[in-house]
Amino acid sequence: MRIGIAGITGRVGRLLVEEVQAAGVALAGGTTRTPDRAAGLPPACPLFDDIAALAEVCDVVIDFTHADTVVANARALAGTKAAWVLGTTGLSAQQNESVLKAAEHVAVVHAANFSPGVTLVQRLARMMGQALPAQVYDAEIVEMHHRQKVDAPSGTALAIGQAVALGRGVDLDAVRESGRDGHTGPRREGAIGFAALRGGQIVGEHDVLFTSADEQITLSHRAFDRRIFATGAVRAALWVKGREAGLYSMEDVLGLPPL
Ligand SMILES: NC(=O)C1=CN([C@@H]2O[C@H](COP(=O)(O)OP(=O)(O)OC[C@H]3O[C@@H](n4cnc5c(N)ncnc54)[C@H](OP(=O)(O)O)[C@@H]3O)[C@@H](O)[C@H]2O)C=CC1
Ligand SMILES: O=C(O)C1=N[C@H](C(=O)O)C[C@H](O)C1
Repeated sequence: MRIGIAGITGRVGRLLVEEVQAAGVALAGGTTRTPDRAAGLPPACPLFDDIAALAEVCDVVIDFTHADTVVANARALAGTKAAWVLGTTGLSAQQNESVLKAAEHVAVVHAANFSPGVTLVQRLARMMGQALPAQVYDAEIVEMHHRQKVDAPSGTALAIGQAVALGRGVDLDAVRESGRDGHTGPRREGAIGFAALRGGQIVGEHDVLFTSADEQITLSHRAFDRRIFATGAVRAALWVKGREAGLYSMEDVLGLPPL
């Protein structure tokens, strides 16, 4: 088993190096556009500027980079035998489409959040979306992250929103309200609201609130250490090796029964 890391110099990339080694798996190398940022990586770790070249020497590529890489990475990996564990967030509709296309050719595990806890929160959010009528319970999602984060709302917040929308049987894009400001008018019935906060070194905080006139139910998740994403992604990589082409989720990796 050989794992490669796209974005190996990044915050998550560097933790992935440690977690791949801790799992006793061969680290095949990583991609970087800036090899001078490679200080601190294992001395023998091969570096590539091209994900296709990395994929040639891997069974699985774990990719935590930037949304701008996704279309090119999807095309490159579709032409190889390596599976793709994709954690990058902030994807446009077209970038998401390219992930689906790649999954016709290779196995892809795509998750906005590789922590087991968030995977369960998503499932609970879907169940609550189904059980709590939208006419009575207002759903709002609040997230907070470190000041370096470049996309908002977080991929996790959007995935939780998707789960609520799925539970309610609605299209998230049709009911989404993000970043309210100014004379917004009253809250639209059935809206799913998002608020994104940024500051300091917060690893990742997500709350989903269902509020009626009479009660409030809140699901909360706090990531205390970014390592939780790296251990989850390595777990996904070990799980996906040798699987047939298709799009898989962290629910599949954890073996949760279908809802
Ligand atoms: N799914 C999950 O569980 C999680 C997902 N994430 C997501 O993973 C991604 C990476 O997060 P994080 O490690 O914190 O980010 P960093 O910015 O620390 O790392 C990203 C790395 O990607 C590389 N890169 C390649 N192409 C680009 C580009 N076009 N623009 C910017 N960087 C590029 C950079 O390396 P170089 O300069 O060497 O090329 C950079 O070091 C984000 O989308 C984030 O939201 C984060 C945590 C958990
Ligand atoms: O950029 C981050 O840091 C994180 N990104 C992911 C997201 O957008 O949901 C996951 C996690 O919350 C950390």
